Amino acid sequence: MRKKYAAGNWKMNKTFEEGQILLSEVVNMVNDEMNNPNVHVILGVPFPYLSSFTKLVNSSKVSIAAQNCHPKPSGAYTGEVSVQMLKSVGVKYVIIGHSERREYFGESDAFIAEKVDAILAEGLTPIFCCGETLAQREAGIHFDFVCGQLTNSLFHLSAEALQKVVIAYEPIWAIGTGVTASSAQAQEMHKILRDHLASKYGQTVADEISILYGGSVGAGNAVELFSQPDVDGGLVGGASLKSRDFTDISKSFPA
Ligand SMILES: O=C(CO)COP(=O)(O)O
Repeated sequence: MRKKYAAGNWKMNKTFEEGQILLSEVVNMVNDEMNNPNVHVILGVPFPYLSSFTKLVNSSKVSIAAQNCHPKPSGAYTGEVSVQMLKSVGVKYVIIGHSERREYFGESDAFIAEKVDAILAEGLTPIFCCGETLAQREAGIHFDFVCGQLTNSLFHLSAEALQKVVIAYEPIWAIGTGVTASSAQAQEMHKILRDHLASKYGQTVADEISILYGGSVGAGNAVELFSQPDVDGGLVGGASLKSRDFTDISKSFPA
């Protein structure tokens, strides 16, 4: 059975103290209320909090993700953070290729591919984000565009390596807008992405890859989204900043 994920992405929000309170609320609620061992609960938090927060979640049902990394192990890259550094403070997951990094920091598919390799080389799990703009959807090129993002950043991997990657489909027009893709739109894209993976790696491998949906996921729409056969959970922005909402999202998977 494919692994299911409720992953939060705090982005650039919360002070350290606010984050500590939010994290401990989520840890307590998830520990008390969640009893589906196939659902992995993850929070992507700002870099300065990682070292402390990985200790806070120790032996809880919550894991900590970084929101970015640099592909090189060390060197003269002022302001950057390597995967080795993340691993050394107990991080297990790294979100990469988020549309905000692609747009504001000019990250290319090729650069993101390097990050995938660096993360896998250290034994961590990449959460690889992809997704189209509204203009691309309206022009009818969204399926080709998002499949192309997978081709460019993931298709150099062996089947064994690919199976360690989590994919997050996040249509840019749905991020932070309150406009969620309908469950039918999410399912349609996820199925196309899985078929695309199957075209290179075979159906058995493709069926093992978790594909999350992101873009205005909330406690009110998660049940319907997560009930779609190819939607294996969510990458949640705004609603992950509220402990009750994020815990409810984590509990929104079919039994
Ligand atoms: O970008 C996202 C998660 O990475 C989605 O953000 P929102 O849930 O706020 O739309």
